Amino acid sequence: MAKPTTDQGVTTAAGSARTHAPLIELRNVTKVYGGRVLSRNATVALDDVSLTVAGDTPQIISVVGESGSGKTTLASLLMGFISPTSGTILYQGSDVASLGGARMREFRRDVQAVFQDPFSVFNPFYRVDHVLTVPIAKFRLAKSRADRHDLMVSALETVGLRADETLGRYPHQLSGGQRQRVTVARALMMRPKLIVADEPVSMVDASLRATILESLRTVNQTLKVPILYITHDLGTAYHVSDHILVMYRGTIVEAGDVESVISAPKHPYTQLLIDSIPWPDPQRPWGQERTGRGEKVTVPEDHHGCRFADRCPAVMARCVENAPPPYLTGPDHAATCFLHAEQPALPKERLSELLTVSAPKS
Ligand SMILES: Nc1ncnc2c1ncn2[C@@H]1O[C@H](COP(=O)(O)OP(=O)(O)OP(=O)(O)O)[C@@H](O)[C@H]1O
Repeated sequence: MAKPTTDQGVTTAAGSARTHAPLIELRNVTKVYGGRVLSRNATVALDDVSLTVAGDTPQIISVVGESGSGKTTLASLLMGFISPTSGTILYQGSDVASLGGARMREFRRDVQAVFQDPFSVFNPFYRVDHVLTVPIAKFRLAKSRADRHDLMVSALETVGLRADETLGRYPHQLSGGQRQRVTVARALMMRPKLIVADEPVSMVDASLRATILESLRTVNQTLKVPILYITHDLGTAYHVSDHILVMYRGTIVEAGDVESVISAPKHPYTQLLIDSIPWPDPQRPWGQERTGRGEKVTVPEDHHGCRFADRCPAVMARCVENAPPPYLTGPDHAATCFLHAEQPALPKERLSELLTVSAPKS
């Protein structure tokens, strides 16, 4: 399988070469809220992140991290809802900031969102059909009423809903899980090239989560749509995704094949995340300490090194001097941590190559 690289067919003009460009590319993107980077009220939500979603490999990539790590900011940037403070976001090679009307519509159609709150999408005064018929009309997805009906039925069936039990009802007559699956159906009607699902199951009962995740997986597998699954829940990330990105305070600290990252996490932060979960596996100790003690280091508040240094049990003097690059800890696994400095370093721009089936050459 061809791996995406940052110079693969990228062009800034909306020309024929754009079809070879990755679907979405974040290049050295920083997002600061509340002022400039150095101002007192500023929050650096995303710090120099590069990420490529090729769009031609039907995989599920999870983005995990604790609250405030920048997951939603990353998702909002990818969908063009907010602009970066610095860096560039490209859609098929064109800067999203300069997309014209027709290209912007194409972008809006290609990248679909499934939000955390399944209530927010519905107007309680309209039947459920409304959230499906509006995009059909807006994007001219059907030629006739019969076409429109068929499209809705088939989308609902793909997510495991029966049209006769869904259409014609008001939102309050559906369960939270059914409502969320209608929003997945709405996204897939658009034949998107990417679905960004931001905490899609965090507001529904645990008993319904599996059905929603299953419907996302079905969409991914039957329609070959890549999905970016944003979550703070490592357990569901492990179950649904092929690859995983772990974020900490606006940076990507670990990335790779989900099995490899969860079974053998290399970054002390990921280890902490995983060890704080009571996995149903007696072989996996809970709350263990893996890295051993670090050096006696005073971590100044304004240092420019690793953002995890002040919490890291394995902190070393060099961690507060410089920020580490990602190191390749396996063929499909990298950790942004000096504990692995004997491994080959990977430029951050190439981290996304780990999120495809084959691994990059070091
Ligand atoms: N509109 C905003 N204005 C100011 N600060 C913001 C804004 N949105 C997010 N932030 C801050 O940016 C940082 C990253 O927030 P973000 O919502 O991206 O994190 P998250 O990982 O998605 O968190 P959660 O899991 O709680 O949703 C946080 O410190 C947050 O307080």
